Amino acid sequence: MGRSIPISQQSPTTTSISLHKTLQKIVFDTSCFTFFGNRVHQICPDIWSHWNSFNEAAYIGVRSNASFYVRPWTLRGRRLMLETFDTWCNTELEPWDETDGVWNEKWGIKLNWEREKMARDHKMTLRGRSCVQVSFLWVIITNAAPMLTWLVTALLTHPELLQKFRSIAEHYISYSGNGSSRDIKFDLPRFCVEPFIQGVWKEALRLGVTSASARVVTRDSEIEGYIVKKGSVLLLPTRNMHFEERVFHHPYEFNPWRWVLLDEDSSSPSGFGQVSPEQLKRQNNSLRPFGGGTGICSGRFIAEQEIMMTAAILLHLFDIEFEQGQSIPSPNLNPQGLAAMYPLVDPKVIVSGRKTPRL
Ligand code: HEM
Repeated sequence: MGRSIPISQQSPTTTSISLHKTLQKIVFDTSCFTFFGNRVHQICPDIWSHWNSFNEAAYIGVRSNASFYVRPWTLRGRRLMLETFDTWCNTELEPWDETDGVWNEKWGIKLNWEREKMARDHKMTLRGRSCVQVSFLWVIITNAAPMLTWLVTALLTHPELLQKFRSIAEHYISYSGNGSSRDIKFDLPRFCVEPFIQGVWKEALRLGVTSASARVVTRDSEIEGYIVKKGSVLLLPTRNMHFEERVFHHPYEFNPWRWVLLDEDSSSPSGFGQVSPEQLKRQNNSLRPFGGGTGICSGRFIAEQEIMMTAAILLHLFDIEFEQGQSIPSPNLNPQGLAAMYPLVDPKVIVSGRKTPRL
């Protein structure tokens, strides 16, 4: 995350793109590089299209494999994706060079090298190991990408919040080099802890997550007057909690200020959305986008870093506008989503290089 990102000179051209599909691809490519190093794209430059055709069928085929067989191109996508990871796994696993820190080009993050080592020590098959690695990638893309789409959409539809978001981001962005070798650097940890930015993140999660964590009851119990039998499955009503009017005033509004303590940010519009410590505590207790307990999402910090960095850099470098007549995503219950909401329709947006950033 402390690495610098090469940027090309801004082009004045304007491009029309599908918002969600494009953000999904950005998250996919950056995740591949961050978590698996350079090799995935070297082995298979077209990995995104294979993953994409697999992913689109995965929701239909979640209870059976039928959709992979009636749509041969998805079966092919799945096969090529798994073969890529077979090749990625099937390579010499030399000891981790400590001078590499937590990342190197061959394995990506050290966690993946450690997982590969453990799987080999436990005699897991090659295909078993590639499935483990792909599933890690899948869980990243499935939730982080739609959450990024939702967060960007929420900012694009609230110009005054977008302006504030951009002005905070600019404080943490710097440039080095010049000409074609210019790099952009971003102090992500300090950006993320800004009270308003935390508000944007929590508000996007509150409105955009539709998951319901499932738990099996291990003994007969009584919960708030209800008898629950051993073996029953309980679902955490995340969405109901996130839209509970007694906790969140005007729950359908995207209002990052509701997460900012009264005197924490003097630049918030007066009387709008600032909270007392008691109210903040109630809200935090009712925010469960990542589940809870021992099964809580282990990727929640990665998700935050990846989403906030991508949103901040993109919105810093580009102006994005919805094309006329496009249906703008709003909190919905698209059954395709697993935890983070997918837009029901992927809107077209017009993207152009921003003139204002210090380039
Ligand atoms: C905004 C994005 C994300 C959301 C909303 C999300 C949400 C969730 C939820 C609701 C669960 C179930 C928790 C429970 O049952 O209590 C979960 C589990 C999990 N998530 Fe995420 N997730 C996100 C991103 C990620 C990322 C980026 C990764 C990996 C890098 C990840 C890895 C996992 C794993 C491994 C589990 C299973 C944890 C376990 O059972 O021990 N998630 N996630």
